[in-house]
This record gives sequence, C-alpha cells and structure tokens, in this order.
Amino acid sequence: MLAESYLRTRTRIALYLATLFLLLFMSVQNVRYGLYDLFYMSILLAPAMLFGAIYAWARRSDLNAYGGHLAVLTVMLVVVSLQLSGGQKAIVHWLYGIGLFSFLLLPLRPAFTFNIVTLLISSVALSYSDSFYSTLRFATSYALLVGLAGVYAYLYHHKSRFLVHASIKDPLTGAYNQKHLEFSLKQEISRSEATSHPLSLVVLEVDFFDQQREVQGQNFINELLSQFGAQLLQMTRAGDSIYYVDNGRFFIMLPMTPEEGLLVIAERLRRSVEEHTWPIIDSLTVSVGCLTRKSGETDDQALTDRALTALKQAQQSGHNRVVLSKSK
Ligand SMILES: Nc1nc2c(ncn2[C@@H]2O[C@H](COP(=O)(O)OP(=O)(O)OP(=O)(O)O)[C@@H](O)[C@H]2O)c(=O)[nH]1
Repeated sequence: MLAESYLRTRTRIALYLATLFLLLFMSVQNVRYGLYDLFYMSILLAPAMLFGAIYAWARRSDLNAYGGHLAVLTVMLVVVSLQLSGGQKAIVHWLYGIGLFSFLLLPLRPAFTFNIVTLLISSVALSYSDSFYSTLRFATSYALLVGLAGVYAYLYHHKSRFLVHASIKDPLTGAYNQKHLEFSLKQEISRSEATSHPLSLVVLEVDFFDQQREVQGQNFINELLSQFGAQLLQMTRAGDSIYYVDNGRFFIMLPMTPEEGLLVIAERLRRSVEEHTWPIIDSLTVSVGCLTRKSGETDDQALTDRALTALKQAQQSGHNRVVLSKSK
C-alpha cells in the first residue's frame, strides 16, 4: 500500500508539473503570436496545476482523497468549455487530455462520472461554435478514447485490489497474515492512543497442534485450519480482525473492547472451540492469552510479547484456559 501511494503521488505530481510547464511555454508562444485569449487561459490554468501538485503531495498518505483533484479538473473543464463556446475550436483537443487526466487523478467511479459530465458540457459548448457533424465527431472520438482509458483503469483497479488482497490474506484460514498483523497493530495502537478508546488483543493457539499434525497428517491440519478460521470469523463482530501466524496460532485484534468485554469474548471463543464437533478428532481445545492495552503502551512488539507470555501461562497451567495479562 505504501508503494502504491508513493507511485500514485509521484505520477500525479509529475503530471501536474509537466502540464504547468507546457502551459507556461504555451503562454509565451501565444503572446508571440498575438493569441491573447489562449494566453489568458494558460495563465489562468497554471496556478490550478500548482495547486494540484501541492494537493497531491499534502494528501499523499490518503489515496482516497480526491476533492482537490476534482476541483482542478472542474476548473480546466469550465475554462476550456468557455473558450470553446466562444469560438476557439482548436482548443477541443485539450478535452482529450482532461479526460485521460481524470483516470489518473480520481478514483474509478468519480472519473467515469466526470467524463460523462465533460462529454455533455463540452458537446453543448462546441455546438455553439461548430457544426452538428463536427460536434458529433468530437463526441464519438472522445467517448471512444476515454472509454478505452476507462476500461484500462478498471482492469488496473481490480488487478491491484486483488494483489493487495492476496498479499495480506492467509489463503488457508481466510484470516489476515502475520505481515498485516504488524501493520494493523501499529495503526490500531496509534488510533487507540489518540482517541483513548480501549484496544484488546487475543492470542489463541490450538492445543497440541504439532502432535495433531504428526498423528493426523498435513491434509487433516489444512482442513482443520480452514474450518477453524471460518469459526473464528463467524464468532467475532465487525471491526474485529483475525490473523493467522503459524503452527495453529491466531491473533485477534479487538478495537473498542474494554477488559470486561475482552474476558467475555475470550472465554466464549475458548468454550465454542471446546464444544464444537471437529472432523475426525471430534474434540479440540485452545489456550488463550489476552490483554487490554493500557494508556501510553505504544510499542506493538512489547504488546505482542505480553499477550504471548499470557498464552504461555495458559499452556503451562494445563491448556484449555484463558489467561488475562495485567500490565504492571
Ligand atoms: N470485540 C468484541 N467484543 C465482544 C464480542 N462479543 C462480546 N464482546 C464484548 O463483550 C461484551 C458483552 O458482550 P455480550 O455478552 O454479547 O453482551 P451484549 O449486551 O450483547 O453486548 P453488546 O454487543 O455490547 O450489545 C460486549 O460489550 C463486548 O465488549 C465480539 O465478538 N467482539
């Protein structure tokens, strides 16, 4: 995700700056050739490009923010449409650029909406100064070019979503993987510290996992983990997230959950595993370590270690139990 935001921010800034230089170059040329209307248009759009580049940089950590880009595109559309309706027919080529820009600057849906609006407004503006057939020719070529760019953006969007999904999920259990746990825990700790909302963490391990694997084999373990992951997902509420680490060990992150609630859910999870009828082995138990983050506890590794110490205590005191870690 970081690489994605870095790449997109750089592309957007490069695009704005390249357009800014093109506009400045054109404004000089327009003055030289006495095309003052086009000169004013270039001068008007240049600050918008600068604003876009600054906006892209300022919102680099939030890829979903697009209000500033939409404002820049709207300014471009309005200025070009006014020129078009005033008789500057040559400017029509700018619209193709604006349409293509929109797929790099906006999320998919707003980009499609923006292009439909652009097609309508610019066709009306062009029809004031040009013939019906010229307007139709422009509308058709615009729809074809921008439609093609839209299809490409759509495919890219879905491919990158699939890759993000595949890089953070464990395919067997359907839970998130360990790498994503590290990222999410840091994020949730800062959120909890900033808002003072409680954050709880559960670590849960299938009892005698290695022995089960030796006796029953890997195929059985795979089936078990898949059912286990589904059961955990079913039992937790929206907002909770489940992570599979390895060797039958899961972490569950519970935002907005105080210690009293944590004990309720941890004990409920332990009991439901014990009472469930599992394939082949029938009965299965888990040991659980859990904790609620205390204010000022911001080290994710220390928090994880504390939960693992509680898990160890649960295992050493006979398995199939919940141990709550109390911070000193
Ligand atoms: N994060 C999380 N907390 C849970 C879950 N189930 C129970 N809890 C916690 O345990 C408390 C008591 O839960 P319940 O025994 O289900 O009682 P409840 O009155 O239905 O709880 P609410 O869901 O708050 O209405 C909740 O307020 C939560 O703090 C869960 O699936 N996820």
